[in-house]
Amino acid sequence: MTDPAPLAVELRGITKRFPGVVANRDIELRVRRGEVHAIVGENGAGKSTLMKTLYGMHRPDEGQILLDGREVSFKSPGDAIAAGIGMVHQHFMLADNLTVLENVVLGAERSHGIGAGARRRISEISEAYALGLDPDDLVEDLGVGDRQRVEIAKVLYRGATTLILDEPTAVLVPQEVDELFGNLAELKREGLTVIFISHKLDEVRKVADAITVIRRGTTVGTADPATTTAKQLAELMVGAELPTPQTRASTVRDTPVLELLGVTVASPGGRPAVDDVTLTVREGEVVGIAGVEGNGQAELVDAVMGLRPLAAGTIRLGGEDVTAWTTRRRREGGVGFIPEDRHRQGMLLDAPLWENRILGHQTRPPAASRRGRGLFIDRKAARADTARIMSEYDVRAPGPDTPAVALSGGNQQKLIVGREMSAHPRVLIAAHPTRGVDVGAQSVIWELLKDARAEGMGIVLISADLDELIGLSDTLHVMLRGAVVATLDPAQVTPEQLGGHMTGAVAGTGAR
Ligand SMILES: Nc1ncnc2c1ncn2[C@@H]1O[C@H](COP(=O)(O)OP(=O)(O)OP(=O)(O)O)[C@@H](O)[C@H]1O
Repeated sequence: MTDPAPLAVELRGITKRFPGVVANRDIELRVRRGEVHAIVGENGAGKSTLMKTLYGMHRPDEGQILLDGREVSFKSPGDAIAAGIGMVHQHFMLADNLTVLENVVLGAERSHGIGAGARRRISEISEAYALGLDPDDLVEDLGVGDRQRVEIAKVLYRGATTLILDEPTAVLVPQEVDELFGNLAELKREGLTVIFISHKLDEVRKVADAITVIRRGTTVGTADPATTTAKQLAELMVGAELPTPQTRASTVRDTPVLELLGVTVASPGGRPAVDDVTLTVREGEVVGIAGVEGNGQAELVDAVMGLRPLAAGTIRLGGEDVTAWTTRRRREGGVGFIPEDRHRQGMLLDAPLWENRILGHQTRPPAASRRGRGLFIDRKAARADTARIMSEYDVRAPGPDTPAVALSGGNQQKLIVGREMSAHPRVLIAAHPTRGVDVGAQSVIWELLKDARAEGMGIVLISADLDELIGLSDTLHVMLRGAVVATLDPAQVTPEQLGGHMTGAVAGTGAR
């Protein structure tokens, strides 16, 4: 047997405190040179905090960081980059109207200039790691998988030998996930080290050489992907046995709750963003909308919520034409909304949780109370109800007065889901309801959606998680370039087939 590779990254006894929270407590992490190392753990376990510490965005309160056996101390990401650490964030940070070359070089002009030298270096990187990038392509013409490869190229261009990827597969369809894993294998072959955070335990087992499990801020162990099952991993993460999900009989009733008739939304680019979409959601029905990101799903949601005008078509809620209604009136009429981008649409990050609890629901209990003829915000009731949601939905935070910004992404999401479900809407528009939440919270949210459906709620589910779409939907529509191009039976379709429809490969329309 050959000796194990030397340690590329070693974190010893890392502790990081925030007001009221110990985000990382005495964490140990050992990553070998040339391995793909996965970090898994529940929402709020401390994964992002640990990675931000390694990337120089946080200073640890205690502990040491060693790279190739030498202790380092980073004051900023700039220091980490100079030491060979690169980070690919979950939300891409690319300029759409620039080329691949311009995006990669932006901010690193000093390395190889902006001319022939830079172009040569990018081509070398693309070739060495089989990224398949053309330096002259406009980023706006690229699909999600390619954009991610541009982000990886950016990091490699800056000389990274250790790459941190934050939930890299959350936005990818199965084919793209396979391509990414191919890219990771290339990086590994060239001796680079990859650390990645993921909630998808099956993928972790497939691609990782080693796994570190974090629970409530501290390392609870490492696992061997070859011999650990996804269920065992999940149990290590939560420290308890998970319930096995069970499928249920159809609860679809005849009464339509939401109808879209020929809904069309214009886009500045010419071709409509939403192109003549007709669909019905009945009581007790989950209607899933699949699609590669950027194919009109977000605009469709905006149209249903009254956040974007229609160029043509009609929207009916419980049989009533609501096309001209404001967002607020639609919400009061019984439409719940879990938005895709919680930071833009769903939360006020600097505001306390109780204010976020009543956001969009200010005119109804528990927020509103009538005194005389006026309408007042009842803060006490809002705080009490926030505490209830925090306990029912397992939102881990010190209390209702904690600012939303201090919560981990998954815990923010749980608060939004709790808020929207608490209003008992007739129709729920759920855009990526479990994005960024861990397996435990995911199964809780799935159960809640199923219960609500059984009680008659109509649900529109937009998700990039194909297992979620297939597992929850009663009807499944696929959107491509703004139009519904296929309607599938979730009981019959596999994730691979669905992925084929989403990229247009199946219908022969060419991949986007
Ligand atoms: N800037 C901050 N200020 C205060 N508290 C914070 C801050 N960042 C993180 N925390 C807290 O630290 C803990 C760990 O959060 P972290 O984001 O690292 O978790 P995570 O494992 O990445 O979770 P998720 O899977 O939900 O993204 C949480 O309790 C969170 O509320």
